[in-house]
Formats: sequence, structure tokens, C-alpha cells
Amino acid sequence: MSLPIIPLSLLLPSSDPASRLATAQRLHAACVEYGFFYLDLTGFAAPEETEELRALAQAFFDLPPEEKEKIWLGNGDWARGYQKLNENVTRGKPDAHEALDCYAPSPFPPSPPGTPGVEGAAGLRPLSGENQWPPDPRFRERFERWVGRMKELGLVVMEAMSLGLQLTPAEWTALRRQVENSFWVLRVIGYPPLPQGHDGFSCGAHKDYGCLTFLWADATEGALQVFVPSPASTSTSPEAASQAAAAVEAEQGKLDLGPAVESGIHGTWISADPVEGCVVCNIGEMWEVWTRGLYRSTLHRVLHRANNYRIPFFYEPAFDALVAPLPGVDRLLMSIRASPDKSEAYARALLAEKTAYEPVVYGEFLMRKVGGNFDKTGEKERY
Ligand SMILES: O=C(O)CCC(=O)C(=O)O
Ligand SMILES: [Fe+2]
Repeated sequence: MSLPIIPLSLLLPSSDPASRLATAQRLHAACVEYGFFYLDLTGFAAPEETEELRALAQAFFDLPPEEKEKIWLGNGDWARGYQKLNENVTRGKPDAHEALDCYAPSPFPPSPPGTPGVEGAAGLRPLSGENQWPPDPRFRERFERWVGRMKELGLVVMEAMSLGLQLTPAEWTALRRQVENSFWVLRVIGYPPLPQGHDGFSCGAHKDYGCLTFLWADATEGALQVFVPSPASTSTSPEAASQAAAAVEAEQGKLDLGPAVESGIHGTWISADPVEGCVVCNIGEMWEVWTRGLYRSTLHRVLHRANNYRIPFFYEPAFDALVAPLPGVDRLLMSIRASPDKSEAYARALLAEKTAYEPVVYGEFLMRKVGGNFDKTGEKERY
């Protein structure tokens, strides 16, 4: 089983309308079935550009520890900056990687000078600081350029998703307003080889929080693994559809990540190996809310056996966006339930009837996810 490859060139507003619509429909199917796909960036990003980013990442992580620690996140707002090996925590377990995290500018108004408790690095409120950059000036310049490109990419893919979901132009405008001031995150990750017999992960199983992740991945195979629940039914029988719905439910019930999953009882982990010229793209949890679970935010994890660098970019809603099920999606769910095609989308449409998807302000959701771990130690829940 391998993930679909979607050519970005056919999603651009300038491309031929019929091919664009057909490609948006393939994108829609990928979001329902896997929540993961490859985006072919041919014509949008050149391999030399991403190779330069990789080389800059390597040069930074090759610096002596004391140099890297000058921009340690604990010297700032506990979110922006360098995190040491094993400092990031997923579900209570340290991840075997180091990273540099940068975020969109602070969403908070600056504190007036003299405010007690917010002066000095250690007193900064989480996410209220500024990004900390490595000393080589090319690093900031090249990565900020990449952020600009990824934000463009985010809007193109969002618009194509609105086509795939059959939203009206007015519904797309409303959705666009929630994301165009994206509270994005850039991570530059350094993976050392995970030793054989190590009982943890390079990055533990998780769903991404927000909207869309664009991962530039190094060439290491078998590193990124994606959880596909079983049975992923495409059969037309009602029993198979309700089994598929149960699998989806197990997944949305925040799956027991214990031995049952590890031994593959509920599904399989498939490798999302890098494909030349592509980024790996996956759906964050906010898409589950917008689509009442029709689009899947899929569990994934990393077991990286080589020494290399990877660059995920998280295209997220605006910090103050109120994310709620989209009216256009309710219309679509009704038509899926009425259609004779009893596929994966049908199973998800059935489940959407039973599950409440509460509206959430993205920034509050993010702070709940990561905030609790910013304050005390270097340990921080992922990102
Ligand atoms: O490095 C990878 O392959 C994926 C990293 C990831 O899932 C994340 O940072 O959210
Ligand atoms: Fe992730």
C-alpha cells in the first residue's frame, strides 16, 4: 500500500479547470482514506533549494553543544529555539531527536515594561517571545524564504480542498479567513540513528495539531510510519461499512497506543518513504473538526535509523480562529449518506452523525496541548 501522489501544478488556480477539479477530487479521496499524501512540488521548489536547507540544518546541528544552547528554548519563551536531544516529549516519552523550532510572530500584545513576572528570558509567557536563529545569517534568510513559500503552498492546498469538499465560493472565503493569518510552525529536526533495541522512538506516535503539515524528508527509508486502521473497507456491504466505522471510531477514540496497536491488532503501520521532488503532507486535528471526522488526522511516528535532517512546516489556522464544523461539509455528508456508494467516506459519514465535534479556538487548543509543559523544565510536549 502506498500513499497517493498529488501534483501541485494541477492544483494551481492557473491550471486547466477540468484537471484541477479532477486533482482536487483525488486530494479529497486521499484526505478521507489516509489523511496523508505526497505533494509533487515540481516547478514550485527546486531540489537545490531543499538541499541547501538540509545543508544549513546539518551545519547548525554539527556545532558544539554550547553553541547550539545559546539559542536554547529555555532562554526564550520555552517554545522558540533549540531543543536538545530527548527534550521533546510525546505521550510522556522522550523523542530521540534534537530540533530548532520557529513560530509565527507572537500572538500576544507586548507586556508593558516593568510587568512583574514577565521580565527576563525565564519569565516570558509561552509563545510570547521572538524566534532565535543560528549565527550563520544565511540560515534565517533561507528558512524565512522557505516559510514564505510554504505559506503560499498552504493556501493553494486549502483552496483545492475546498473544491474537493464542494464548498461554495462564499464558504471558501469564510474558511480562508480562518487560515490566511496562519499561526505557522517551522521545525528543523536532527535525527541521530535510533539504536537497535532502543525502547522508544525518534518521534512517538501522534497526530499533528492544526491544519496541514508539509514535511521535507531526507532520503532515509522506513523512518516515517503512518497508522492505517483496519479494516479499511472499500466493500459495499453494510457489515463491512459498519466494521470500517468501528475502526474509525477506535482511531478517533484516541486509540489505545499500547501493545494492541504496536502488535498491529487494530491496523498497520505503513512507511511513508520520501519520493523525489515531493513533500509528505498530512492533515492535522483541526481538519477533523471542520469535516466532522470525514478527513482523517492520522497517527504517525518516526523510527529513524540513520543520521539526517528533516524539515516539517505546519500550516495552521490563525491563533484566534474559531474552528467549527463547516456548513458545506454537512451538506456533503448528507449526500454521501444518501449515495449508493458504501465506501470509506460512507463509514465516516455514518460516524459523523454520532460524534460531537465541538468548536475550538485554535490558539486555546494549541496552548492546552503544549502549554502545560513549557513552564517547568526543558521537557516540552510536541511540537
Ligand atoms: O520527521 C518526520 O518524518 C515526521 C516528524 C513529525 O511527525 C512531526 O514533527 O510532527
Ligand atoms: Fe507529526
